[in-house]
Amino acid sequence: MTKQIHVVGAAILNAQGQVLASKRADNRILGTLWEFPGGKIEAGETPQTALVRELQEEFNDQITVGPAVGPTSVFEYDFGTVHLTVFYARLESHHFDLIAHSELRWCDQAELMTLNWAGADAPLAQQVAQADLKGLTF
Ligand SMILES: Nc1nc2c([nH]c(=O)n2[C@H]2C[C@H](O)[C@@H](COP(=O)(O)OP(=O)(O)OP(=O)(O)O)O2)c(=O)[nH]1
Repeated sequence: MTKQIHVVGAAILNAQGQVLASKRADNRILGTLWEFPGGKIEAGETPQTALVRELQEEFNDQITVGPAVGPTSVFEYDFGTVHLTVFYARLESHHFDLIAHSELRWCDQAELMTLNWAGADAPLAQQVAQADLKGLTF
């Protein structure tokens, strides 16, 4: 059986209704593709607590976690099967240390669909692009 990898990501929104996309650093697996910042869920963590930890590790930032963007996306890569759940989130600080990424970009919803997303992310990016972001409360 292929390796099952459970991952959580953040669709971070700003006050202008833009969404933060992050480009994985070249030296990482899936390097140069765009993703939602986050990482693997560790033993004993909920997806939400994993997301808070990952954003602290990757950006040195605090977030508030909101609702899930949609159902978990399952995608088979050559290194394993990723189960990706993405939650809307807001930043409570703005350090943006670039530890695991080469670039960050605030995107309007239409711009999201122009990026070269990792396979598991593509359907979730589409859902964010089509969502009523102003109607979200958290
Ligand atoms: N963080 C993140 N990883 C994603 C996304 N989409 C996607 O397929 N992945 C894949 C890439 C990796 O195989 C895995 C997550 O690994 P990671 O390297 O980001 O997570 P991590 O920091 O916990 O892992 P590690 O490098 O410490 O081992 O999921 C996404 O939107 N965000």
